[in-house]
Amino acid sequence: MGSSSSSSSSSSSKLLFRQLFEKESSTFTYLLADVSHPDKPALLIDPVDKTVERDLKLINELGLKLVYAMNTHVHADHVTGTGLLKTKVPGVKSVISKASGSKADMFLEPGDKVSIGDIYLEVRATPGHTAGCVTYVTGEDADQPQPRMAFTGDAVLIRGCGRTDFQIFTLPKDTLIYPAHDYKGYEVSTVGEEMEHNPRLTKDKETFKSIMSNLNLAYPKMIDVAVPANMVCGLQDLPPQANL
Ligand SMILES: N[C@@H](CCC(=O)N[C@@H](CSS)C(=O)NCC(=O)O)C(=O)O
Ligand SMILES: [Fe+2]
Repeated sequence: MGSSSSSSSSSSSKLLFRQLFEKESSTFTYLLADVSHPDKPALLIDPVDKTVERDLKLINELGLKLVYAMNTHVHADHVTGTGLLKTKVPGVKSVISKASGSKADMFLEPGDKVSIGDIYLEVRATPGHTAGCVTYVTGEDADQPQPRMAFTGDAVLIRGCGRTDFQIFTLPKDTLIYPAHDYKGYEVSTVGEEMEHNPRLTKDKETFKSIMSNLNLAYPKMIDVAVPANMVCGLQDLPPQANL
């Protein structure tokens, strides 16, 4: 890992995928692009304001065209990078669920699809951590990346969770789990692995409720800044700046 961030990557024939990390808030940002399309359209999931420059440098180096800056939910621990990205890359659209109540350019509802070239993400409602928390799942057509990938936000963390219901576990067991945070040194898991080994989500309802009521987590340091800023998708209304 680098001093403030790191990344890992993989690619299918058309999908370019990078998992990036912001250390201060332990947040994963995901970059997806269709590199078989002439424009190489790309999207970011859960960018962080502090690592926007890193993300844009990578996007420029790879010759991608950023189209969407998406959030899984209104984060409480950091300011989203979506607003800042809009000021730096003209035409980028901020995206979040309608149920989040947040401001953005595009509002998603369960079942909606977000496409970049021939790749798309399907929106699933996974409330619990926040009311508007959604999971973005890669499509199940033959020409989509396999196994499927689920970007779970804070609904399911690897061997943990934010505050969640269990809708994500209706996905096939080989679906890869890519959460918004990691506090334990993990990067990826599967639905099957978390069904078997997640120390919270393997418990009965009463035990789960008891675990979640006794987490005694510290009040997130950034919450008073992050939530109001993220309710307007970061710095949504700043005037556009010159591209990088
Ligand atoms: N210490 C951090 C905040 C940590 C925290 O509360 N994380 C949330 C996800 S970010 S809204 C969470 O649900 N964690 C679950 C867990 O098991 O840790 C800070 O001060 O920012
Ligand atoms: Fe969160």
